[in-house]
Parts: sequence; C-alpha cells; structure tokens
Amino acid sequence: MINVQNITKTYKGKKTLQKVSLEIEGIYGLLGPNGAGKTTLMRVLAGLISVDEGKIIVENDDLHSTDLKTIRNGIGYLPQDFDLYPKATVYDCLNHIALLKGIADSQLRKERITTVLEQVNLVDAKKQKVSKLSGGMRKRLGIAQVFLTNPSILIIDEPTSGLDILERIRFRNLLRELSKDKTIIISSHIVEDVEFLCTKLGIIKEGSVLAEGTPEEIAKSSDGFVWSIQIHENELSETFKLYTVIDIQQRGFNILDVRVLSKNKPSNATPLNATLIDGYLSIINGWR
Ligand SMILES: Nc1ncnc2c1ncn2[C@@H]1O[C@H](COP(=O)(O)OP(=O)(O)OP(=O)(O)O)[C@@H](O)[C@H]1O
Repeated sequence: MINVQNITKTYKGKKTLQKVSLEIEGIYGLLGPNGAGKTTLMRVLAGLISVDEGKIIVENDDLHSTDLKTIRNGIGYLPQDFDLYPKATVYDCLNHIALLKGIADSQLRKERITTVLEQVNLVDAKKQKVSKLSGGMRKRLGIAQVFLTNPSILIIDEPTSGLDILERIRFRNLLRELSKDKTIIISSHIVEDVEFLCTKLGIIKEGSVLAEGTPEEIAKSSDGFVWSIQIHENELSETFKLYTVIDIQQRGFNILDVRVLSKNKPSNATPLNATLIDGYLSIINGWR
C-alpha cells in the first residue's frame, strides 16, 4: 500500500498537484485528461521530484518508509518516452543498464538479465539491435531494464501509448502476469486499458483527485445518467451540443442510435447500464 497524503506541487506559480491524497494498492490506474497532472504525480511517487507539501508512506512487504531516497530505490519507473541504446543489442543494453544500476558482479548480472528476459518474453530477441525492435518489444525491454533490480513497486506512464492493438493486448497481459507479486501504478487516458488491468482507479483532473475506487464503483458514478436515443442524422450536431455523446451506431437509413450522458432524461430516451467510461466522464463533467 502506498499512502499519498495531501501532496501539493507548484510549477512557476501554477498548482500542478493540489492536496492529492490516494491509497494505492494492487494494479492502480491513474486516469485523467491531458495535462491533469498524472506524469507529475508519477514522478513524485518515483522520488524524482520534490513536493511543496504532503508526504508519501510506502508500506509494502519489503519496503516500509517515508524517506524518499529509500522509496526511490525500491521503485521501478518507466517514463512515457524513454531512451535506450539504439545501436546495442538487447542483451548488451541490459548489461550496460545493470552496470549503471550497480550490479557489479558479472555472474549475478548474467542471472538477472536471463531472468528479466524470460519475464518479459524477449529471450529470442536478445541478440537483436534495439533500433530494430517493434514498439511493443521496446516497451517490454523498458520493463526488463526496470526489473533488473527487482523492485516491489512499478510505475509506468502511459504503458500502451504508441502500440498497435495486438501489441497493446500482449503488453496488458504481460503487466497482469507481472503484477502478481508487485504493486503496479499506471497512468492512462485510455479507459479500456485501465478497465482491463486495474483493481483500483484514481480520477485526476487539473491537479485534483475527483474520485477513487474500483472500476465498478467508478462506473456506478454514472448510474441514472446513461441513455440511448434514436435520432435522424440531421440532428447529430444538435445532439453533440446537448449531451456528452459516447457512441453512435447506424440503425437504418438516416437513423442513428446514440449513447449519451445526460443528468436529465432526454425525450424518448431508454436508460442504459453504466460502464467505466460513462462513470469516468460523469466524474470529469463534475456530476459526482
Ligand atoms: N517541469 C515543468 N515545468 C512547468 N510546468 C510543468 C512541468 N511539468 C509539468 N508541467 C505542467 O503541469 C501540468 C500537468 O502536466 P502533466 O504532464 O503532469 O500532466 P499529464 O496528466 O501527465 O498529461 P498528459 O496526459 O498530456 O501526459 C501541465 O499544465 C504541464 O504543463
């Protein structure tokens, strides 16, 4: 469990994080629109930037601390854009990073590299040049280098950005497998990713936490706000003005079924069951 208490961070007079408090456990997803403060919060959690106020208490099996330096050593952080050595092979790249991370003993280094290559399913690619890897393989190599020191907490910023659909699914499955004995924190604005992966979510907007709960609890935030309406396609732009449009399906010639969010029941609307994306948008709209 990572207990984040009243964290405030200011950049150039602007409060990027405002009294952020979270109880992080399991596979935790930070969800929020662009510029919400997700990356800043992850950098704070990884011990990379200082805060103006507040504290972080880490209570894991092998890490009990409020000291940022101790926390930093027990945490693996994978930023959204990370640079690896493009001309090196996968193995040499990991070997070099292991040295930088202080694994001086060559036998131990070899063992750790073999283990992490197996964990992320890159054994067959160990002789490939980093520059020749696909986006998904690069992400897996990113995780592998973080795992060299076997951290109990893993922080990954936008884990699936830039990946095609198959790579996204593969990478999500990998994270799920790896999460068995670790706390994993991911940030995303792709609701589908966190829905699949996360046991708990924090919704953040303009530096403030708007809600925290399981995906089911977040989905429930839109109970009573989700509707299906049938419209003529000429009415579409008006519908966009009146409601938050979630989905559009062609029903017949010129006729559309539209899934919308609205606090009040639109005329001739049928209520629908709430999903995570409905709940997320209701919270972002400030309705809950
Ligand atoms: N080093 C910095 N100096 C000044 N302002 C910063 C700095 N880092 C972040 N910010 C500002 O803080 C706000 C939050 O940025 P942050 O990158 O944390 O958001 P985010 O939720 O991760 O967004 P995205 O989803 O687009 O990556 C933005 O307005 C950004 O411009």
